Amino acid sequence: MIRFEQVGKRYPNGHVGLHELSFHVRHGEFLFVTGHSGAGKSTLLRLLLAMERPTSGQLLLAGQDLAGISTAQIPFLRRQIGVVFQNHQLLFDRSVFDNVALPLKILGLRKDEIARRTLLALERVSLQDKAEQFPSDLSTGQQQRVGIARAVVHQPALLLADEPTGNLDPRLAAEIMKVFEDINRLGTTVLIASHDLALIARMRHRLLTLQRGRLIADGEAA
Ligand SMILES: Nc1ncnc2c1ncn2[C@@H]1O[C@H](COP(=O)(O)OP(=O)(O)OP(=O)(O)O)[C@@H](O)[C@H]1O
Repeated sequence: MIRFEQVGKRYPNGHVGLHELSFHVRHGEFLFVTGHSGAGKSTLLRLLLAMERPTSGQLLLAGQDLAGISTAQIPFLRRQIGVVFQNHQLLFDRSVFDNVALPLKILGLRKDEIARRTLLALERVSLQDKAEQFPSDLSTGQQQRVGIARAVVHQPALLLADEPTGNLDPRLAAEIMKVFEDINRLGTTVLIASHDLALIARMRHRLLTLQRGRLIADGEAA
């Protein structure tokens, strides 16, 4: 589903975000990307979201060449992707239901279809009974689960997460990772950028390690 072939990213100011990065990800995989600050994790995620273009090499996502993608094609690409951020970026003046339903409203789905899919996404993160509450009524871990429900409500093939447990204590972080594993079991490919090596090691999934923009290891976390 993802193919990086010698992908390089040089920013206009000359900084190099990624050097000739090559790796493949199959449909349905669960993998982590780690590395010190500045190693290139966010650059990798931004390339997959077509927020940045590679400056060399070839990057394919579900067969689509992201170096050559036009601005008009980007919304179609994004429909295949869900994104979870460290600070979930929920709207605090809207209910949990409305937060999760938002991507479907933007897609213009019918009201009954929006309700059906939104409740399904909330069920997947075990928050179906919180639909009418507001994010401020929820714990930090529950808020992050709302962010995950919103990221998967349009049933993307790929779920990207950037430090999704950065603010959470180890117990909550482990709980959130279980939610990602549940979503992965239903067929979604999951790619998580994280610094939390202790947590990654406990989960025994594939781990890509970046160092100054280069891939220095690719294998099961030890
Ligand atoms: N917009 C930009 N303009 C110029 N250089 C950039 C830009 N974004 C990132 N870089 C450079 O690219 C390299 C990789 O940065 P990136 O943000 O991808 O690292 P990271 O691994 O996500 O770090 P962190 O964990 O701190 O978020 C760094 O040297 C950084 O300075």
